[in-house]
Amino acid sequence: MAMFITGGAGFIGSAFIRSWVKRYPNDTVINFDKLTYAGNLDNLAEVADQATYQFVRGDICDAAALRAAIPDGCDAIVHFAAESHVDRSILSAREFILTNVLGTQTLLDVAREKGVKRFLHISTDEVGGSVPEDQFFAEDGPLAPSSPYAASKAAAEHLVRAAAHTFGLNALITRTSNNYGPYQFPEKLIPLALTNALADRPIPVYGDGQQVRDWIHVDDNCAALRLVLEKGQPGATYHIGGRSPLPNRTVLTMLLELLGKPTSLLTEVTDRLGHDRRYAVDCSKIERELGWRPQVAFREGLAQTIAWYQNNPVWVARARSGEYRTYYAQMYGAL
Ligand SMILES: Cc1cn([C@H]2C[C@H](O)[C@@H](COP(=O)(O)OP(=O)(O)O[C@H]3O[C@H](CO)[C@@H](O)[C@H](O)[C@H]3O)O2)c(=O)[nH]c1=O
Repeated sequence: MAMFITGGAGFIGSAFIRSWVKRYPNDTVINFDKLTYAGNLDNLAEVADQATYQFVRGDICDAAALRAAIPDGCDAIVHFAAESHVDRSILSAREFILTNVLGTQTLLDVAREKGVKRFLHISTDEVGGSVPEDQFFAEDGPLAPSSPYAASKAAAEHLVRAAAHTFGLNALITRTSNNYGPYQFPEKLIPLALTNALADRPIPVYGDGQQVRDWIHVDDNCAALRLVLEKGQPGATYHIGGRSPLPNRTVLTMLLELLGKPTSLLTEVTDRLGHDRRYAVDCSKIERELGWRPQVAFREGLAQTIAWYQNNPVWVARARSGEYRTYYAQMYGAL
């Protein structure tokens, strides 16, 4: 099989590539990534020397670069590339519209030209917006994104569905809840709190810290994505959740307890603008149709993640200082 992965140097994309190459070492895997601040080729060190793996630096808004990189007869595109951080989208939505919306459409256009056989679009539970207590967001529920990030991802989903409907593209969409695990860029809650705590620095708690997120280990997510890619119904959307809905404060308290650090590090700060109170995805469809269930219990997954960050101080220091970014800029130049 020939696979084309966008955003494969990011946290989830790189975990997916590592897991795919491990299972299917004979498949060709092309990783197309812009190497933004969150992209990191060190995440792929264990596959970098495989003859079947290839890295191409490029922007999904660049149709010519995509045409040159996507092989004819490509079996599958898995589209991870996205600006993903909600706080950044509140500061400026421009990059989110460019990459998540225009980039997705450009990729869809080239995928069609190239006759790509299957297109898996990675979306988010945030497209459903904040979900009231005791309710769940199902695949056929209305889209109600609240942040500029979520709105850009909802727009991207509509474009994928439009390409499937209008041109018969064999597309699937997954919406995953909050991922955590090794190699996550330390801007997201868990790696930010973890790396701050390791340095005895305060941990910012937005508002009252009672916002609920459903945590899924990235390995569980990758197992679900592989299954959807291989066995999902063409045109279908699948929700992927961790069955670990927890308030942020509970997550942070558990993290500090596992680290043996005091809860006095938790520091309430001004809330995120328009902060969604609760995400809750109904995952019964993927469980029923594809027999998938998350395997990693949150506390164990968190302990394993903590150990990874403790054992990889160089990766952490480089990611936090922006050193990778400077290095890639020198190595590849500006795009
Ligand atoms: C960074 C940070 C976050 N928070 C809060 C905000 C949220 O309620 C929760 C998690 O924040 P974040 O790690 O930024 O993740 P969140 O906004 O839920 O979005 C994530 O999860 C989504 C899936 O739900 C993905 O689509 C997004 O790409 C990903 O960024 O913790 C804090 O209280 N303090 C912080 O310093």
